[in-house]
Amino acid sequence: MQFVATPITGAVEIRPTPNQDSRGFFARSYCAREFAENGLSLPDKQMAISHNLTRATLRGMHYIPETQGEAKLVRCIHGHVFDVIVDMRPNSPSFMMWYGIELSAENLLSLYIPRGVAHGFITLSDNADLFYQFDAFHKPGVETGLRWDDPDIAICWPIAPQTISERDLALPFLRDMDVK
Ligand SMILES: Cc1cn([C@H]2C[C@H](O)[C@@H](COP(=O)(O)OP(=O)(O)O[C@H]3O[C@H](C)C(=O)[C@H](O)[C@H]3O)O2)c(=O)[nH]c1=O
Repeated sequence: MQFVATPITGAVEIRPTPNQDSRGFFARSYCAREFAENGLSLPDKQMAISHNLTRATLRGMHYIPETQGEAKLVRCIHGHVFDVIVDMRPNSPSFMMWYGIELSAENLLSLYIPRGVAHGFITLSDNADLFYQFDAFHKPGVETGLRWDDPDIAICWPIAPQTISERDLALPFLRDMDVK
């Protein structure tokens, strides 16, 4: 696996090395030892699947404040998504910066998202599934978020969303938040 830094401090793109043969390929997708060697918190407490029925479904932007947060490793295991992170850590050099990456079952890429960084995605195919690994147990009611279309972040989404939850539509704009 290759660990490639992103513009968001501590967020890392992981590129597996497929072992190809006439049957297809075998690729290691996670290794606690290699993650520890690269200074990443081990996302081994909980795992989850996000199944999204239609193209242009947007989830996010969600995060937990860094002091109570969770680091996560996300990958697309079916279909194709545009995955986005936003640094919500006031003391981070990349505070308020966003970064987007295409994740797909084909490109095998995963994105390590450190604590205090917001996450969201828009699906680029029907039946797009994301697989999550978390370094902390889910704590109901702790998670917050910001609007996907926050003008102060100005995420360049590749397509317009068609499906967004009421909860996500009700998320605040950064200017109305007390980020500390
Ligand atoms: C996140 C989470 C949720 N749940 C339960 C809580 C709800 O009853 C149900 C759906 O949760 P929610 O509507 O928050 O799911 P998403 O809108 O996909 O939220 C996720 O999508 C964004 C993009 C993320 O990166 C986060 O992991 C997470 O916020 O699953 C759990 O049981 N465990 C969990 O870890």
